[in-house]
Amino acid sequence: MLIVGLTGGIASGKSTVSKRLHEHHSLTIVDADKIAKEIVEPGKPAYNKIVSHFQPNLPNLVDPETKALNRPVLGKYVFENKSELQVLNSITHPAVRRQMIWEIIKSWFSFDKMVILDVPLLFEAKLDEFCGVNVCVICDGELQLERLMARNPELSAEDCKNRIKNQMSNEVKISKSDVVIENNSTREKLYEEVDKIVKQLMPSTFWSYFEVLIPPVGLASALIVYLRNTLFKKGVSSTVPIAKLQKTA
Ligand SMILES: CC(C)(COP(=O)(O)OP(=O)(O)OC[C@H]1O[C@@H](n2cnc3c(N)ncnc32)[C@H](O)[C@@H]1O)[C@@H](O)C(=O)NCCC(=O)NCCS
Ligand SMILES: Nc1ncnc2c1ncn2[C@@H]1O[C@H](COP(=O)(O)OP(=O)(O)OP(=O)(O)O)[C@@H](O)[C@H]1O
Repeated sequence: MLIVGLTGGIASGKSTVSKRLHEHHSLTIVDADKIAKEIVEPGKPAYNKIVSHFQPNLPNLVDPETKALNRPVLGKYVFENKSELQVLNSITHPAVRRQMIWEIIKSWFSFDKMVILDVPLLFEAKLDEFCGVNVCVICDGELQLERLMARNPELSAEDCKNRIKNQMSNEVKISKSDVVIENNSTREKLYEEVDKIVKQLMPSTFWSYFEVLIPPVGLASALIVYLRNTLFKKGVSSTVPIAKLQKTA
């Protein structure tokens, strides 16, 4: 099974790509934003830690009736305070990572040929280490801000800029990615690019069954990917964006 890490800055188009991959190519999507919401539901360990750390500074952090976190309040606060964002990450990321690994295992036993990890913080949370291929969606800064403001009208322009500012730059993401998708044009153009990439990356059905039915083969192939990523790829700009791959092919 090929594990594909899908990342990109806020509002770059990851969910739009994921939707295409799920609806048109029937691929399983493991959505980190969705998991990150589930692990902070009232009563969960991460919820309790967040409330005890942040409530002293944010009296309206919790909805008095539902007890759910007030996400806009927490979001505004952490994206204005880098150290507090790091605290939130240190509480949420281990739980997100555990749940994602569990979802990958489930997908493996379902004989999936390819699974997509849709993770905004793929490199920061070190989830790229499990991925055979890392794909980054990028778009120009102005377009990113425009799309973010249109999608989240509840956020001010300053809030949007704070969110973008607190993320890894496109340059670094590109340097760590195997494939780069530029999303500066229409959705149709984006879908064309996505379809092309799926065609290039899709492993054979035979190989996927082989890996599950002969577990040592599957484990060896997962280990090779992990070792390659941790020993040889970390922080090194040695990967080739797909645009370059296509030119040299
Ligand atoms: C800060 C929170 C409360 C804001 O919630 P909100 O509902 O407004 O946003 P949502 O969760 O839908 O995220 C929207 C986008 O914000 C960006 N974002 C979210 N968390 C982070 C973060 N820790 N660092 C940088 N960008 C982030 C991503 O691009 C994400 O797609 C929430 O994002 C959160 O709990 N973040 C910490 C967990 C996390 O890192 N999630 C990302 C997946 S690993
Ligand atoms: N090519 C495109 N043309 C026009 N609008 C687009 C295009 N791609 C994405 N959008 C729109 O831009 C917004 C952001 O896209 P999307 O939600 O896919 O980004 P994202 O990377 O998943 O964001 P987040 O990190 O917040 O989850 C959405 O409203 C989406 O419909």
